[in-house]
Amino acid sequence: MTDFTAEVQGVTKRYGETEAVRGVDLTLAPGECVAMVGHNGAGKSSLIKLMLGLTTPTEGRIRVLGGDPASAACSPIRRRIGFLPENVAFHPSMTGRETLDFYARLKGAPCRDNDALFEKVGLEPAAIRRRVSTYSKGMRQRLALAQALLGGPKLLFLDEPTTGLDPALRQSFYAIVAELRDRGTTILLCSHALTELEGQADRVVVMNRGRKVADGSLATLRSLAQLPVRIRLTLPTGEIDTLAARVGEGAALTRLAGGVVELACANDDKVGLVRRIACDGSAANIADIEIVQPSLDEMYAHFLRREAAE
Ligand SMILES: Nc1ncnc2c1ncn2[C@@H]1O[C@H](COP(=O)(O)OP(=O)(O)OP(=O)(O)O)[C@@H](O)[C@H]1O
Repeated sequence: MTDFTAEVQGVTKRYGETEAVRGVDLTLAPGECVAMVGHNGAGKSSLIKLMLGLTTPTEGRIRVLGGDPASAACSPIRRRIGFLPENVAFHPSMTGRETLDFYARLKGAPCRDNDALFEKVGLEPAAIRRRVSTYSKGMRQRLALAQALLGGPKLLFLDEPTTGLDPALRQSFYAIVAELRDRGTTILLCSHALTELEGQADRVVVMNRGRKVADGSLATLRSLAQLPVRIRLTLPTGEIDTLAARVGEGAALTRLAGGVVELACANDDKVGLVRRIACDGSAANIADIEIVQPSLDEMYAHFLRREAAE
């Protein structure tokens, strides 16, 4: 028995001349939330379709919840998988309740659990009686999430789940994701909104032109990328040059708006630089200090540049 919820081994998927997925290895452990990022056409949706068993690999092997997701014998396995597709299309003349009941019957899940699902995703009783054609984008996405949660999935694929949602709705969406993960659901989340993934995902997988080019926790990717750390100081303008000249040895200095100066240094030099700043005679004039780690956006750009160079 495998310990992984999903295991992708050496998988390639070709559509005619197009190699959508190229030699990808990927594992998803129970209760892990993994973010998959990549440009348009990087192969993210193709990989999800393979793990859903909607398509089969041209080469390689996929095991999901202990079986081959594409085999006819594995329909009980597919019932334990939830999927929120990138473009959700519900029938506009059905109400929210009719829609969820319809998908529950398709999945063999009991309709009696649907009220609890509506409550979980925050769809009010008045809303579930309305036709889907009257729904806002946020309401449709809540209904789509309820559909993905039918039957209590062990493995959940969310393809661009927060696109077009306002910040409050995004937050409530990620709160639901965190709760599911804490209860042991394995989640694979695709998004272009990299900033919002920070703090949500245990691991980040970077895809580029069908290949997996990076895979690790944010801390691991940071240490692999070796991007500079920035130390931001707020201090009177007249102090910037003197302080920078005394403590900023080996650090690149950038002036930002509002009397803020940024010193960029290698991660290993960070503690030494902070110590020099704290011991400097003008430290008393520093109104604020902030240490800014490389963002996921910056690391993503780094891994794509490295791939292009190779
Ligand atoms: N059914 C298909 N037939 C032919 N080519 C396909 C098919 N599905 C995907 N592709 C191609 O495979 C490549 C990867 O597409 P895929 O949809 O997996 O990318 P993606 O990373 O999900 O992109 P996006 O972020 O835009 O959704 C693209 O070049 C796409 O045109």
